[in-house]
Amino acid sequence: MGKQHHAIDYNEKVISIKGLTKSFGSYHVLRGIDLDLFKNENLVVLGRSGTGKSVLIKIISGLLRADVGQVSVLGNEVVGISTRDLQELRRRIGFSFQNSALYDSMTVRKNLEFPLVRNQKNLKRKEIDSMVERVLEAVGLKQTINQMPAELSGGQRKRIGIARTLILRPEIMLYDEPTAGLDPITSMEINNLINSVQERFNTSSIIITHDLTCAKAVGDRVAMLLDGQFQRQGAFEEVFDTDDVRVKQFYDYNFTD
Ligand SMILES: Nc1ncnc2c1ncn2[C@@H]1O[C@H](COP(=O)(O)OP(=O)(O)OP(=O)(O)O)[C@@H](O)[C@H]1O
Repeated sequence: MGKQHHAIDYNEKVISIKGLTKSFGSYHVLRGIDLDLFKNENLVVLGRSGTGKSVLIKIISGLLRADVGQVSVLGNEVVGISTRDLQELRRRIGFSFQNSALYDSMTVRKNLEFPLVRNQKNLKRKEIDSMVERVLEAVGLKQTINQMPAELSGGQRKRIGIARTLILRPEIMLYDEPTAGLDPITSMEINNLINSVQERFNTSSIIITHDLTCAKAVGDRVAMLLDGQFQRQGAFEEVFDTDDVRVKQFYDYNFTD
């Protein structure tokens, strides 16, 4: 069963990429990428290891520079952006990386407060508390507020990592392999969370994954990166309705023993 689509605004592109190329020496990772992300859309980027998914995310977030091409993010051209504008822009993007990188010596509450107080100096105690409670409630983990990260399961840590990102009210969410290393039930819970974040926080998201169950559950649209380009884009079923062996292999690897 595919996902229910939300109110995606196809008139508003939050990310627009045209003719993007990126090489490392003689290794051409991205070879002319065109990709749009629409307002309130969940876009899944699929691809085998080493195809350049992380490189793409890094270029979008200004951590790596493109060689050629246009990369527009929330109305800013990131190729050639000033450091100051890039910092501003990054504040509007939330990252959920594989190792949620919580601070082990801080409680859940302190972990969530940390980005808030660093970015917004004049918040009152009451405001901080209510923002912490709101994001904890959104990820379904209110009861963990005074726990230490070491006391949480992998899935719970991932949720807290997402909550910590949401507390800054990002317009775009970038999820890097959100279900990696999680069991199928926990993975399903994370997929549901990604969809509920989209609904509650009106975020537009790129989700990088190898996990086709995740792709199907969260993707309004799926784009498959093959040999440095998006060879196939569309609804999950459309992308896999092909005789291209590279695509078929990917599907069979996920769904057959
Ligand atoms: N800073 C860098 N310098 C040199 N080569 C790099 C650099 N960053 C990435 N690469 C190369 O670019 C290719 C794509 O890397 P990338 O991390 O984007 O892959 P990926 O699709 O995210 O894979 P995975 O699913 O394994 O994370 C790899 O071959 C990698 O070695």
